[in-house]
Amino acid sequence: MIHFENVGLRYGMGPEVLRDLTFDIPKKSFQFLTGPSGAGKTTLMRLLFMSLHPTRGLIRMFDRDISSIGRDELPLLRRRIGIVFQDFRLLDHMTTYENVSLPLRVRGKDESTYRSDVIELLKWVGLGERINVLPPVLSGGEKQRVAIARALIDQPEILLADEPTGNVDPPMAQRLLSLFIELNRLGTAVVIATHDLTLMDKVDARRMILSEGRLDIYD
Ligand SMILES: Nc1ncnc2c1ncn2[C@@H]1O[C@H](COP(=O)(O)OP(=O)(O)OP(=O)(O)O)[C@@H](O)[C@H]1O
Repeated sequence: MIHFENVGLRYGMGPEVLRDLTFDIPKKSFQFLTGPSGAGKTTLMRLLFMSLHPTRGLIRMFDRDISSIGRDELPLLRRRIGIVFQDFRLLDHMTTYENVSLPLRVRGKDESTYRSDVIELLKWVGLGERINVLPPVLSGGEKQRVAIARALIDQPEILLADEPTGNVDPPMAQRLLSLFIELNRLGTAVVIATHDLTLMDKVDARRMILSEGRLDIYD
């Protein structure tokens, strides 16, 4: 589904942050992306979301060479990806419910077909009492869970989550992990960038380890 070949990335005239990355992310796979702070995890997530372009090498996403994808095509391709950014990127003028429903509304789905699913998912992530509030009054951990619910609600082909359990306590981290596992069981490829060793030890999943810009993979 995703193929990287000798991919390198530098910001401006700086040094190469990612070097010679060659790997595949198969359909329905589950992997953790880890490595020390500054190793390039967020940068790799941005490449996977096509919000950064490589400075060298080839990236194929959904069987398309990304260098041949026009700006006008990007939004449609991105709809196939669910993403949880480190800074959440919620829309402050929309309620929790509306933020989570957004991917479905954009697809033109009728609210009657998804309302109960959105509410059920919000309850599952512990936000049953926060359905009608606006993001500015939520805590960091609550915002993170809204961002996760929004990324999951439309069962994307791939889920990219950058430190998705960074702001929650261990029981909630476990609950979120089981949500990712269930999504994966339903067919979504999952990539979770994390420093959390306890979280990684709970799943027998592939580990992609970045160090000094290079990637090692342990299947
Ligand atoms: N917009 C940018 N311009 C210049 N350099 C950048 C930019 N974003 C990241 N970098 C540099 O690229 C390197 C990798 O950063 P990145 O944020 O991808 O690491 P990370 O592994 O996600 O770190 P952390 O675990 O702390 O979130 C770092 O040296 C960082 O300073």
